[in-house]
Amino acid sequence: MMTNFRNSVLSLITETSANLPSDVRRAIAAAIEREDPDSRAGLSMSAISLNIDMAVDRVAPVCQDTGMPTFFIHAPKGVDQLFMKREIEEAIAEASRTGKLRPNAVDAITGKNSGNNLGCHVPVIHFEPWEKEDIEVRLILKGGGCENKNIQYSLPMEVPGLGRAARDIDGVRKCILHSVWQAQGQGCSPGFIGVGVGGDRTSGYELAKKQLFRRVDDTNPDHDLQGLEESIMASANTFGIGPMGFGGKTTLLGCKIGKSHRVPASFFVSVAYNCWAYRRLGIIVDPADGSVKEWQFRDENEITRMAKGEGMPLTGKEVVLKAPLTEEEVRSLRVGDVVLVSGEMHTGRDAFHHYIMHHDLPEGVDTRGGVLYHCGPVILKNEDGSYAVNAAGPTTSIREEPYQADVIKKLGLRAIIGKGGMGPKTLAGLQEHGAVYLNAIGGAAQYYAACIKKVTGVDLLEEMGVPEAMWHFEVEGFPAIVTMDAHGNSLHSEIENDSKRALEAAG
Ligand SMILES: O=C(O)C[C@H](O)C(=O)O
Ligand code: SF4
Repeated sequence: MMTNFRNSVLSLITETSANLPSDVRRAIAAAIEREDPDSRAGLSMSAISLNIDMAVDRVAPVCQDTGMPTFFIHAPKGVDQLFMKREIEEAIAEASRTGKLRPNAVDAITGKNSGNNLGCHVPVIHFEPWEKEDIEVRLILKGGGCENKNIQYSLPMEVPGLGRAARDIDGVRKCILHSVWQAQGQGCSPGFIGVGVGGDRTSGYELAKKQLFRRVDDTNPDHDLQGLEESIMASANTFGIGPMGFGGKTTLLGCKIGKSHRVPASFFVSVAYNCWAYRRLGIIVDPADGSVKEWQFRDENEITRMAKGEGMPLTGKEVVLKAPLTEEEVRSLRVGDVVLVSGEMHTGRDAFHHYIMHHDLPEGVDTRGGVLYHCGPVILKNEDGSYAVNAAGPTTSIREEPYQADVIKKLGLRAIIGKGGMGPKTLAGLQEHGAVYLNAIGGAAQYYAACIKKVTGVDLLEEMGVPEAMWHFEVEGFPAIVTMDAHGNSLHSEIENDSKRALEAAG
């Protein structure tokens, strides 16, 4: 019997969530070398590298969004798949209890959180038979923000910025370049892409996701696709989108392309965008007792420490903000300023923005002059009933664009913290009401958790579940960059326009 199987899967989940693979580490280390340490890109890469080390030390999620756990399993004839499925579900529930995974499964319509990452068709498990004697279990934890940047093209078409894309390899190239451009910083760049050419709409996306199980440093056996991968890497890194979309040399860290036969009428190019927090690992399991025989994507000569220094390379020029903030304070900030936030901070994301349009704030909560953090944390409950933050990086802000300006006005907010930037409606709202948008480093969930000194309370927990509830934090020295100010300036629209020109030039 495979008595050790559940434990093997639990270690796979824990390790995938907390400890990035060797090939990913190497790609990120090379990016750190490329960026000027004193630039916004350099600051982002420092936070990312510190965060990667902290996740290992704390055995806690690299990023708070642990995604939709997706398993790809190869098994020999005769192994009990139903048993494996049940044991995987138990391991998922256990990893959720201990904060290695965020409770991330919510009802599709009502948003009700199941609390343990189990639900309709979740976790996703793909079984495939193979000729070998061992079992291979591979897992990818791909967060929602980068998943939202996945995109599918149907050739022939007009690709924005690049013109007509025909049913040939150059047409495929144009689609892929556009896919990187449209992600901007919202999928926590620098990212990795898996591309599926051909198939149908469903199998095309699956093929794309499977490419993310190739090693970053492998060589495509198909000569044409190998050339295409290299060409995409070279062109995409001229876009200047950079880490977090702040501008910089590194936009794309890996590009892997596979192909499937298609029907004559369809020609799809499907792209799966993965953030820098590229969490995927694999184990080879002994079918006799279910124990781990071998780890995949884990090299002997791995770069074990990513960070160069002890802490963030701060210059002393940072603006210290202590909430509650005054209008004058906020209006004096300009795009590009680095700030360190202290004091009270409230979380609020999708469910909260929807709710607050039609309801008053929970009793006793005062947000005037306040800081709203777009964040869905991983929280553990202590024995004494208090809460501990296990991971707490920013979520993609653009989803709140329809609500944000109204919410700023209604709640009297002075600062919004998130990532990826927001649109023209929010920019106008910041100007009108006197507020700023602060971009935190996406994925740096451990780094930011350490800035949260205390959870002072929570509202709407029962109704909304852990990630969507309104948490109240006491923070200290929380670093972020002003990317949209109260004077109508937005770094995001600047980078989008500049990178559009680079995209056109790559055509
Ligand atoms: O849900 C989250 O915490 C973040 C999400 O992965 C995002 O990138 O927006
Ligand atoms: S927050 Fe960023 S790093 Fe985390 S899952 Fe979302 S896209 Fe990835």
